[in-house]
Amino acid sequence: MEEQIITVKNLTKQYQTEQASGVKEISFDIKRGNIVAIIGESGSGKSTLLKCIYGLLKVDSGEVLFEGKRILGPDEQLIPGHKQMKMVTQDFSLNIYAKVYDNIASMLSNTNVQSKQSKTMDMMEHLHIMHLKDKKITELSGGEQQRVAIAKALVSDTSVLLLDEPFSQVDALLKNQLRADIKRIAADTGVTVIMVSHDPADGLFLSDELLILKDGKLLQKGKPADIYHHPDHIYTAQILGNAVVLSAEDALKLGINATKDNVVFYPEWVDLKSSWNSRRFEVKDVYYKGFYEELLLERNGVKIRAIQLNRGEHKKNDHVQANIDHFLEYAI
Ligand SMILES: Nc1ncnc2c1ncn2[C@@H]1O[C@H](COP(=O)(O)OP(=O)(O)OP(=O)(O)O)[C@@H](O)[C@H]1O
Repeated sequence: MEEQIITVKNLTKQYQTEQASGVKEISFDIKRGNIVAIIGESGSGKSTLLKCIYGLLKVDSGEVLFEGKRILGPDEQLIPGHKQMKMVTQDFSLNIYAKVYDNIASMLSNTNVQSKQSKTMDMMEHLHIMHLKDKKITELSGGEQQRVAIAKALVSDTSVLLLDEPFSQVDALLKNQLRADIKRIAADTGVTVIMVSHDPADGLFLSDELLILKDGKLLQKGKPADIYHHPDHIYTAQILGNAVVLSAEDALKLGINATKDNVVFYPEWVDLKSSWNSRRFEVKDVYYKGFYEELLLERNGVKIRAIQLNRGEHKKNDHVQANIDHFLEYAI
């Protein structure tokens, strides 16, 4: 079987608005069985891209291929969308008056009742929702509804699962569980998952490949760890790791001799030591982050952030030595 399941070629979809919006000249491939996360801030074009992949939007130029065949737009077929793909949106699109079992089974034809029943039960087993079988959708929590929506999307031989902001409705604890579920389901079923999120943690945790979108353009695509450690753009470092960005002038005030316009580093790259020498920073503030603290440090009027794993080791108004031996440089 071909390795690439989806190919996006020079895709442009602009809306008729005063400001440029939508997506512009985007190209990439998606490998069969991969989990791909499209990350970007609000308005960066994530949903537009997902809808174009599914065939819900008429593209201006370029094309999207599914197994080498062009995906038809909404003007080219009676029911928009693609038979082998399913999209789970934030509202889940469930029949709220029907039972969980019936919601999922409704995706299968009645020609073979026994197969319909066993496929539905298998999928419920997979998603750990068997105990909810006879409950109505209105009786379920947001996270439970989400599982039912995913089961419904996957039950009918789906090759590609499209998820639009899949974790927006759930609390932090459930979010971790659902992320792990999606990873397990993808591994078990071999389904290709394309998800859109504004939370970079979703992509870093879940995906085989990460796509960073900004103002409708694809900035970078690659494995999460590669992108995190070698971001092509300052924006990528900022969105993925809340990176510190300094002008070369400010960097020099900290003793960093930069050859380009900007110096960028992640707070965890800053090495802290108790200080008595002249390269010392003052701790201006300490932010509690659970198992670690983030310190706001200042030296010669320049502020940076650093991670402190030993909580309480350096306190507000303390002086510390902060070594920034590893950093990235970018021209404007
Ligand atoms: N139907 C539409 N008509 C006009 N402009 C639109 C339409 N849909 C989206 N846009 C604009 O296109 C840009 C990209 O929107 P899109 O919904 O794809 O972004 P997004 O990254 O998914 O954002 P969010 O995270 O807020 O959902 C935005 O500026 C948005 O206002």
